[in-house]
Amino acid sequence: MLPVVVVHGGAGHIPKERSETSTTGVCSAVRAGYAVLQGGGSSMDAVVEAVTQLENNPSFNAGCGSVLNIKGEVEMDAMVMDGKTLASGAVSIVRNIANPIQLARLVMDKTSHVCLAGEGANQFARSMGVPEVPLESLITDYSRMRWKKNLVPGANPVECQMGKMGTVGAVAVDIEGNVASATSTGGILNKMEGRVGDTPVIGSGGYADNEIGAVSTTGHGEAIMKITLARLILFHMEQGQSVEAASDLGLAYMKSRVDGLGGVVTVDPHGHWAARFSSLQMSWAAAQKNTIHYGLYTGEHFTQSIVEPR
Ligand SMILES: NC(=O)C[C@H](N)C(=O)O
Repeated sequence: MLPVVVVHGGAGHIPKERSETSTTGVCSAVRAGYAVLQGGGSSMDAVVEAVTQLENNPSFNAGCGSVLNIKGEVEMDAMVMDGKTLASGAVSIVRNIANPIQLARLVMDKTSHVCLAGEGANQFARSMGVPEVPLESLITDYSRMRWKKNLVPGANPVECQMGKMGTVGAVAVDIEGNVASATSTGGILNKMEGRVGDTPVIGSGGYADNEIGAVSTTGHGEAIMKITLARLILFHMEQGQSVEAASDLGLAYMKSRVDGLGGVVTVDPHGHWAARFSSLQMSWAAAQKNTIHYGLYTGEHFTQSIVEPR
């Protein structure tokens, strides 16, 4: 059963013309994460590698391709968590960084803090020699078009946000049974400047504990935070629920209690995994026993051998 890595490319409604690139993107990210695990790498190394690939892919709302805030700028959130020690690192409202997930990992590895935000996070990046990139390099024509569309009077960015979310995340278990979680996002469309979503909040955007499992979430951040979705799912697993049932229970509670939609990828330390969502779609992929599993719509589950190129 071990190792295993599962990634998501965001819950929501993925426009038809982007469904192919989303699927290709999650499949290649999961391959990259799995290669790390097969090479004896840790689950932390694997989730950071998979999420880095997704951040670099303009089809997703993270890194390059992030949605824009109300001012037309990019402010990103990311977090990592290591199930062995419960060490975690996060950045919030960070600007001009190509790979916020790697900066979150540096917060975990190089500081005594869990989360750095805003200019402080950028200052830390500079002190670590992480290059700053021009804002324009993180903005795609698509994200600018969606930003403009939602500036018109009467537009409902939250509703539209359910149209395409695209946050990215990964969970993994390495051959030693260590679990890890990583999540990265540009947040929600036309958000207020300074808005902090669920992604950098431990227990909401993700969680990892070797004694239970690991979760990475996506969906409407305000709803996810209200019910601490990642930790809630792990609570259900502690109570004896399977990865799948616990994920569904967490998502159903978010829908009934705060009318929120979203999606998750979940693993337990034995290598059981689930990719579940209450939104219309979520692009996801998993790699285990030299097989890639992937899907986009509810109930969809395709497989291919790891040796077949996609
Ligand atoms: N696309 C997403 O999943 C959005 C993210 N959860 C946020 O609210 O910041």
